[in-house]
Amino acid sequence: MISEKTLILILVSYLVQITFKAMCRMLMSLEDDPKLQMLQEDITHVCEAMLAFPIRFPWTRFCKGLRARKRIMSTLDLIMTERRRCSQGNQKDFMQCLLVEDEKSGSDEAYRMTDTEIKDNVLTMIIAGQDTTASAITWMVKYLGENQDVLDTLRAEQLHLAEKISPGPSLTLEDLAEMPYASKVVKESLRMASIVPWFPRLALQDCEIEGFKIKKGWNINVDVKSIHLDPNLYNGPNKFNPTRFNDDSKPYSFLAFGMGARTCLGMNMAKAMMLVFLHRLITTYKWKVIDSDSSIEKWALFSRLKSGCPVQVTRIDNRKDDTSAYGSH
Ligand code: HEM
Repeated sequence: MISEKTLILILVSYLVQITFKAMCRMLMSLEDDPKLQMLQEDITHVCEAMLAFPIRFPWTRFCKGLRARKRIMSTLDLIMTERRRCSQGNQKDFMQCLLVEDEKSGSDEAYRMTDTEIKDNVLTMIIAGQDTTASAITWMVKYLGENQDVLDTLRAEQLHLAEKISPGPSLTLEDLAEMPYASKVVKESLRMASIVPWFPRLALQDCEIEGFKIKKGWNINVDVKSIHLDPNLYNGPNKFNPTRFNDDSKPYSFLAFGMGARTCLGMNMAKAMMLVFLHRLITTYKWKVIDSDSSIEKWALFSRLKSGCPVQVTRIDNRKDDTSAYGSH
């Protein structure tokens, strides 16, 4: 029987909302704002348009995406105008940093970002960060549900930490640094899931890599998924084993956030979101993954579970008195 404290939810949909809120807060200090709901709906349209054929009839996904993008840009315009009008310099967020940098660069046009560039950057961040992080957390919860031994070790670490840290709504960066095992769980989940399974590149000049001759102008895909599951790089690559990261990884063997000049800009934020989520989930809820299907959605930008990962979640009232209740089952 399901008690009134128990919820069944499609984890990925719920997580997209959480990550979207976190991103808007970090980027623009937008919280409890009526603009948020419309913004999220429009961003979904933009993401859908990115996968659509570019056919410009008003009813196509592509055109809906273009219209949604215009509305998003108007909303961002409004926010920026409001900030400039009230000279709201007190926010310490991403948008404010871009606006301040822009003013600092003074009249030197070469260093100034146009308003369009600032808005593009904010939108890029949301699109790049929201679905990727939501998918990564979903996979992590699924792997934990399938690996009770890992979950037990993780739970012990997180309960120990919960007793040490001061009670309150927020975890500090110092708290996150006290999660060595959880950090490996995060890393192992990212390795197994390969959220961005390949990166497209264009060869700018003739070159040779490990004996393979590559011509200028060729399109090359870096096959991240195969690298992450290569038995020469990872022992028993299909086993979810966070302790494999006790040792340093071989160079270029962990590419969850890319590598080199185009390394993910939101890497630290993504890791922080994953750790905070883990801590809250483990110390406040018990849960069970209802559908163990591992099929991947074909029509998606990132590696995402087709089922969305339905879970049954029950809130635990008193974490100190009821440690037996924790866990995924
Ligand atoms: C678990 C979550 C995430 C994963 C797995 C991920 C993965 C990646 C990967 C693999 C790349 C490089 C793609 C390439 O080389 O072609 C990338 C780039 C990027 N990511 Fe992330 N990302 C995540 C979260 C985020 C977040 C939260 C943000 C924003 C706050 C973000 C912003 C970006 C941006 C702006 C780029 C482009 C960097 C550039 O081209 O210079 N990502 N991400």
